[in-house]
Amino acid sequence: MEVPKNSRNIILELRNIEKTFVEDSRRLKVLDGISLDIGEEFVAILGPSGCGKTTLLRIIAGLEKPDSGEVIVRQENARIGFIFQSPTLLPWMTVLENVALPLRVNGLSWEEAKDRARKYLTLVGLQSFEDFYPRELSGGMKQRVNVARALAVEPAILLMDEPFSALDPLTAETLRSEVLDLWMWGVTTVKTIMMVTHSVDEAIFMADRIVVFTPRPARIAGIVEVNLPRPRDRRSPDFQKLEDRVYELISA
Ligand SMILES: Nc1ncnc2c1ncn2[C@@H]1O[C@H](COP(=O)(O)OP(=O)(O)OP(=O)(O)O)[C@@H](O)[C@H]1O
Repeated sequence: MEVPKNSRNIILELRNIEKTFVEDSRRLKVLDGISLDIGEEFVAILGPSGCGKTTLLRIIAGLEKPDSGEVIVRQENARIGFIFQSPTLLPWMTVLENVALPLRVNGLSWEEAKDRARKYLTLVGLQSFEDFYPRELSGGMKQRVNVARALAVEPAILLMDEPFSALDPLTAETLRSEVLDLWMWGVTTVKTIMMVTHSVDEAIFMADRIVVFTPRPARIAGIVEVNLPRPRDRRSPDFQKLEDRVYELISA
């Protein structure tokens, strides 16, 4: 099954984003003119450690300001969801309350927020864990709660910052497929996913396009289209050819 990908229906535009951090009079240029049009698609951002990938996601989410350039969300009232690398759940709240809290902050009543939270906990298979506390959950389950919490905001754009890298390999692989399935089945509001990753394999397994960044300050070294049907077979010659292309870009 393939998602009806529409990369021409632009949802998000990045226009010449620049960012320099200044600390103790030292200047660290991190993003050096990032421009990209993003449609209804899954985009992976791949680049060396410390090049500025997280900073770009934070700028898109409005958590950080660029020095110059613009983030333009082309769809009216489009919300943005964010999944961080490690689960950031509040330990004194139950699973249900953790997912409901951002909805409450967005103006829903507790009852409405909890109903919505239940819906998304069911989508990630955690319907029977709503009264559990984070400490009672495995790492994979906590990250599922994080996924539910981001989806429950009903975003059009989902940003994910190395969402699987803190998980054991089997759990990570299961969650990768689950997130892809939820997106492809169209059971969520998400149209566009942007994921930061260190993993060439993960990028090719999941994304429609892979944007490779240079070492800091990040510029776009190249963009690789992944036109392989899903679920993708890592052992196929086409998968391996793409791996070679991406590695060439990384080491260019
Ligand atoms: N608020 C900040 N103040 C000062 N320096 C910062 C700040 N945030 C990030 N940096 C620095 O900017 C650089 C880029 O950081 P960023 O987290 O965006 O990189 P990254 O590509 O996501 O790295 P990694 O792959 O290791 O997670 C790093 O050297 C980091 O230390």
